[in-house]
Amino acid sequence: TSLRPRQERPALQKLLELLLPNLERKDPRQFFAWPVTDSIAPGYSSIITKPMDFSSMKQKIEDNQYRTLQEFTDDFVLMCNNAMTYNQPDTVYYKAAKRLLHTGLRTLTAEKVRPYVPTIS
Ligand SMILES: CC(=O)c1cc(-c2ccccc2)c2ncccn12
Repeated sequence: TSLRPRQERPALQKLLELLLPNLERKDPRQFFAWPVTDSIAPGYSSIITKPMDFSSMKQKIEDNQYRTLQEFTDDFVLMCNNAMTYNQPDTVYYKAAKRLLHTGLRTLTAEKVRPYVPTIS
């Protein structure tokens, strides 16, 4: 139930708190820093059903909402795919998302990070 305190996952949480800034540095123009609003992107909320951005990911880390590295990675991929869904391929946002997705996944799947992915028990 929601009343049950979230199980603490310190090791994973520490790792995610290290990984997030690493990913944010790959977005120097901060296109992905905050939720996309309908005012800057007309019709966004009716096109993108599951919005995601770095500030929301940071909040989810603090709230212990990621049980595994894969769940964190899924939100990162969702964020990039949203931008490649809403924006046309010839836009700065689409191009930034495509590059961010590629370089970010390389970080998230690096050998030294892999031990934090729980093996199927
Ligand atoms: C991520 C994304 O789709 C996005 C970020 C932005 C954005 C623009 C300026 C400052 C911060 C984010 C944006 N503007 C128009 C259309 C889409 N976007």
